[in-house]
Amino acid sequence: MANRQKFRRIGIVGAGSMGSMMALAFSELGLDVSIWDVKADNVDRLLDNAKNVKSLKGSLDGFHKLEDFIRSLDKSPRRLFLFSITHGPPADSVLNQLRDQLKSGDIILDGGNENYRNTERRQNELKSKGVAWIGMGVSGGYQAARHGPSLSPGGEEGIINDVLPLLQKYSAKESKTGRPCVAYIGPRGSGHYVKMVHNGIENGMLSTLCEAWGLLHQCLGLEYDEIGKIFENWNATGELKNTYLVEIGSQICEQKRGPESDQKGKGNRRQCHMLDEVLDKVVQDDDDTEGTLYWSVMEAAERHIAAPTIATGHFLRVASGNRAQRVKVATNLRNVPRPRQVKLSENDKARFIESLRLAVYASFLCSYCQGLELIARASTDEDWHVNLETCIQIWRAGCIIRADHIADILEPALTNAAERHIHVMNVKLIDEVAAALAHNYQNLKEVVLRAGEWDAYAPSLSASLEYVKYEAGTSLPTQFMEAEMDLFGAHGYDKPKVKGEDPGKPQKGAHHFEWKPA
Ligand SMILES: NC(=O)C1=CN([C@@H]2O[C@H](COP(=O)(O)OP(=O)(O)OC[C@H]3O[C@@H](n4cnc5c(N)ncnc54)[C@H](OP(=O)(O)O)[C@@H]3O)[C@@H](O)[C@H]2O)C=CC1
Ligand SMILES: O=C(CO)[C@H](O)[C@H](O)COP(=O)(O)O
Repeated sequence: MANRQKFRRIGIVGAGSMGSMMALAFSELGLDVSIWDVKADNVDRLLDNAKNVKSLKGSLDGFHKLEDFIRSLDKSPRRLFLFSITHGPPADSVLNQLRDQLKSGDIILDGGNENYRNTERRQNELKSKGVAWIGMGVSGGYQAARHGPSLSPGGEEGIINDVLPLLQKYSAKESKTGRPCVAYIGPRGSGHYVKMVHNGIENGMLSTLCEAWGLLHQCLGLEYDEIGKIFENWNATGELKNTYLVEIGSQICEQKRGPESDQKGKGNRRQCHMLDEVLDKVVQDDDDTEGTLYWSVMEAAERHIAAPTIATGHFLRVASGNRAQRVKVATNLRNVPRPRQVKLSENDKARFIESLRLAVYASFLCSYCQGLELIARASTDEDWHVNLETCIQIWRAGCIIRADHIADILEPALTNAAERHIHVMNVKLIDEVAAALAHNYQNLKEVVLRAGEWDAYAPSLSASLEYVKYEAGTSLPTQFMEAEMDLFGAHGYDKPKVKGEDPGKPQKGAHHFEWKPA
């Protein structure tokens, strides 16, 4: 792998959390690294921190001036940049500062969480200059950026193949096979699209797991350390084995406040859990620092993909973000019950916790189904030819949605379908997926019923239950909705058991009835 590597130096644009970690990682891999940021302090902080890192192999050169940064890359036969800037206008403004200094042959890997339409616009703008812009999803947060993330590069295939050996070295590796968690995803904005959907799936899972945590803590009254042990067990074996969010969930539950917790060395109340320091407020959607989840929900709506686990998770986050307003509303809604603690026998408790484990698994799988179906739809619409099995393969390690059991079901089934030239658009048509959802329906139902009874928060869990239920339905109550819409809007309807209408195409019905003459 190392022999095929063409690049000796990489130029990183942006020394934020991600850019800084990537700089250290690439230097550790033996590359010389140049790094520049609009804010000199960011570069200086990184160089300061780097003094304590003994494992660096390549040089790490920080620059305050853009021209010096660019010059440092001039000796490379082909200049390689890695962009790590906040998406949208900030990334455009930084690119505009660079633009005049770019030249034919330059390659820019955009490791930000960018909207795929912006990626495609930049690809088109830079093409006439001979500059290749690769929209590359980087997953796993700053932790993985340091030690090996999951990567989804999309753009010109030939260019991506040129950088692939380097990316393979950098990326996470699947633990059993050692396979790198990076592959060419497809043309144009497909790489950033896949990362966007990854974050959508991530949020369906995050929401599901925080709801499970709430049930265990607020309703069963379990201590954080006990929940930590439960998550540890869930992560050790079975349907949730080696699931990243469960794994870090266990660590979070058990983490005590340490001297470093207030970043001043004073927070030495060891008996106190870190989790008690964290408010219930997720603000990424409000302050627009990240757009991937919101775009996933928009894309699902626009491309007609039912994605309720992901969408309800998003709305929970939105409601959580504006805490100031929420606490006012909560005063007005004070008669609405809050989650209440219940007393269960040890047997009932153990039985419920086992149902919860399987309900969480089913809801994670729902999130995966919804995300993969969105990718399949977009790939067909945009003519990207994204392989779903490649997505599963690159999500095997290094990323936030890593979930061994789900990958073990999906990867062989998707590979098998691909070998038989079956284009999977609906993941629930895979027998193993359908069996897992059907098998765990009762667990989802029990958990959602209990959550209702105990007034616990369960938006994603209940959305997943409804999703499985209505996706399995052949007599939905939308029969009545269709009639109402025909009455008030002459929207038309199709008839049961009529050829060409039942099941027919998703298009306006062939009939209208004058229910009430206008
Ligand atoms: N954190 C994570 O878990 C992940 C983040 N990403 C993506 O990676 C990219 C970097 O994120 P991260 O490192 O976490 O964020 P940081 O906020 O730490 O870094 C953002 C970088 O963008 C620069 N920037 C922001 N606004 C402007 C602006 N208006 N003009 C010029 N520069 C600007 C920042 O400089 P300054 O300090 O001067 O504002 C900084 O260099 C983002 O696109 C993010 O979506 C991708 C995967 C995971
Ligand atoms: O990309 C990520 C992980 O994969 C980042 O953690 C990102 O900040 C997640 O943000 P959001 O949930 O708002 O999309």
